[in-house]
Amino acid sequence: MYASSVEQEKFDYYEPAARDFFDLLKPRVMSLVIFTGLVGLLLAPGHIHPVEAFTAILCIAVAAGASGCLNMWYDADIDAVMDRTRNRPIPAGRVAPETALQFGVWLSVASVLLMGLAVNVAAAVLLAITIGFYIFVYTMWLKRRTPQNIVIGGAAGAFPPMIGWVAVTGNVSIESLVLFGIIFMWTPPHFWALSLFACKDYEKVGVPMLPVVSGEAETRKQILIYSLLMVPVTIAPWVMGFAGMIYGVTAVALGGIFLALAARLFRAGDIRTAKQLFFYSILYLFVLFAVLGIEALLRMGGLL
Ligand code: HEM
Ligand SMILES: CC(C)=CCC/C(C)=C/CC/C(C)=C/COP(=O)(O)OP(=O)(O)O
Repeated sequence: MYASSVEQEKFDYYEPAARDFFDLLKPRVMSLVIFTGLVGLLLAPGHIHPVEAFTAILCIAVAAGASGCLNMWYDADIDAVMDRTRNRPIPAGRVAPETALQFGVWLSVASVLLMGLAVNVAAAVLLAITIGFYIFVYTMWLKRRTPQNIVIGGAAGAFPPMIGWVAVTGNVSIESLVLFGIIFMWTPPHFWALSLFACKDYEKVGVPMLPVVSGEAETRKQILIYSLLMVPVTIAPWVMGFAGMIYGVTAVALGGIFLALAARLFRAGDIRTAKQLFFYSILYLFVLFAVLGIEALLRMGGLL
């Protein structure tokens, strides 16, 4: 596994710090995952005890972090080569791979068990499926095999609002599928925009990301197609009546900006627009879900 005995010694020598375990949870990316889970929970009809609600979000957070950790354990070989990832705790030699594996497995098991015991079995099953999807379907199977890796495997990132919803209602409904659909359609433009300017890294390690396999023009076309599919799905909660006017107007306005950026990227193909679209995609999903959540809170307080 290690290139030399010197590298092996590094693992024996370094004592991981608390910060390294925190970094293994991919905290920045997972914060948005947790937030979308919370909004799913707030939107769901019915009542949930505040302690149960807190436990459900805690379980989503721990599971998201644990699966990020297992992803880093499995990908340590390629992470060590890519500039963007070479300083992660495992490739940098701060945490031994076996330690990360144990940490990820125990946290995954604990989050699913706690969800099943303290919230409900359906939410626990969905949580287990999400972890399994990210690790087995995306990380271990598709990521290194097909440029469609993130379309199929990326579905894992779309489950959290559905898990939040199911934590309250105990079953999957059409509304929770729409929330799933928003993130499912959002993921390809989010990631392919990044892959347009982080393409060299993936090429170096032989990960078949779309720009490496099919070229930049095809990637830009796919980004535009998914963006066009995504915007109507984001408007659906308003049309279906489980989100209000404020959300509807926000979804139309922010979706318009998303489409304008995707169209500019399609035409001009410059790195600057790719970067803008990537960063905008994160702000976009955050604001969209924030408005959904705020509206739900206002409705609960009888203010809407
Ligand atoms: C398979 C699907 C996805 C892929 C391949 C992907 C990939 C990436 C990559 C490579 C980055 C670059 C920065 C980093 O490594 O920290 C990133 C950033 C980010 N992603 Fe994604 N992502 C995916 C899905 C998601 C989902 C579902 C969410 C949340 C709902 C999300 C939220 C974020 C956030 C918040 C950042 C910025 C993190 C920062 O500030 O460093 N991503 N994504
Ligand atoms: C509740 C629960 C279990 C949630 C999991 C949510 C989830 C699957 C999010 C995926 C987001 C993500 C960081 C993908 C990165 O791809 P990558 O791992 O290929 O990126 P890298 O190159 O930065 O490692």
